[in-house]
Amino acid sequence: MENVFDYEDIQLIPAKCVVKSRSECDTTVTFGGHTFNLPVVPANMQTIIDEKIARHLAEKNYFYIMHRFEPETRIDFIRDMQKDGLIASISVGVKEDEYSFVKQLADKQLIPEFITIDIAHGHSEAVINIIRHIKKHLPESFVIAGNVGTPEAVRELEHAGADATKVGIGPGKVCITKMKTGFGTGGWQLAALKWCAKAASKPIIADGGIRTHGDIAKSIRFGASMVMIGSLFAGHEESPGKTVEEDGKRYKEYFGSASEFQKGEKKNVEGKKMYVEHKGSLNDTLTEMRQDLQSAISYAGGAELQGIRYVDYVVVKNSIFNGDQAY
Ligand SMILES: NC(=O)C1=CN([C@@H]2O[C@H](COP(=O)(O)OP(=O)(O)OC[C@H]3O[C@@H](n4cnc5c(N)ncnc54)[C@H](OP(=O)(O)O)[C@@H]3O)[C@@H](O)[C@H]2O)C=CC1
Ligand SMILES: Nc1nc2c(ncn2[C@@H]2O[C@H](COP(=O)(O)O)[C@@H](O)[C@H]2O)c(=O)[nH]1
Repeated sequence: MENVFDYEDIQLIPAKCVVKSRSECDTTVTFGGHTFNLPVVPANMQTIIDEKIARHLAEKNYFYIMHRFEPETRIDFIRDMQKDGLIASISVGVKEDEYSFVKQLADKQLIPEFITIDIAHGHSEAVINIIRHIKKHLPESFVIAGNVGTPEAVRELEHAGADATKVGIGPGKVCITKMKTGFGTGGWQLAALKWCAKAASKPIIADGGIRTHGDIAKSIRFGASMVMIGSLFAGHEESPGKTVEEDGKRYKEYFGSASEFQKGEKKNVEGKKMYVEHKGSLNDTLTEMRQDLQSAISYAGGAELQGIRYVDYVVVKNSIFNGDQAY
């Protein structure tokens, strides 16, 4: 594959502004038949989202995906959200229990608007089988499948029935897959996104490696419909991770879904724990993200998100580890 690059290697090239004010620029996106305020979704990880945040996001018209690490709460969660007229967006794995869970939802006629299959290595028969199972029993749910890093995988999962695919193997801030296995899109996530988007006939979610708000615009430029973000959402007052204080400064805990802290054992560990600086409220970050994206749209010479898709870009440098360290 030629032209390998990552977020920090790319600069988008400005085009003539067509708006009088950035506030005219529309950051909304339609995804899975619903229109959301931003093309951004907090990662479905236990230190990023909980039921309270999910409800808050849904009420404010942001997309969310609840994590799958408290499986016994999912039925009540779907019921409660839908009772209040909010979308239900949950995650599942691929193990045997999930087959009966999906069947149970169908029997109860509880149909989540979105179901995300949340697996490290999404290009697998296990994911293809569960996509088919969900589509058979809950055909109205919008199925997001992942994670993958190649065009072949995107095509296969789409062919199996996925309504969207999630791209990113190992670019995450608390990810150590690249160090532990030698595999992944870490260091070239943006190029992998471009490569996958070319093959996709359905929406793509870019997942992992977003370090600045400008990276959201870059993801849109290279084919993402939605951008999943962990670390930038880990440090809020509302974030579920523990708050710790050191030398008078506050930090929030952020750990990987494949870390020892999540798994409760040291088996196939591909994630680590870190502490991120406490940074105030979630609403402030969402507002800043919207303003920065509005500004990006204006630099793109557009008034809508799609304007970013067509801008020129330059590759300014190349770096492998995106500033991350294993421990
Ligand atoms: N986006 C990313 O880069 C990554 C994300 N993660 C996150 O970590 C969490 C745990 O993921 P995961 O371990 O897949 O979930 P699960 O523990 O639910 O395992 C998935 C299933 O796939 C099997 N499997 C076979 N090969 C692999 C492989 N290379 N990696 C993982 N499973 C494999 C596992 O069997 P067995 O356990 O016996 O091998 C298991 O049956 C998820 O939330 C995922 O998003 C983890 C790593 C990378
Ligand atoms: N390799 C691993 N990847 C993980 C793990 N837990 C989550 N993730 C992925 O990271 C992104 C978030 O990335 P960020 O750069 O925005 O912080 C998340 O959505 C998952 O795809 C893990 O333990 N190992």
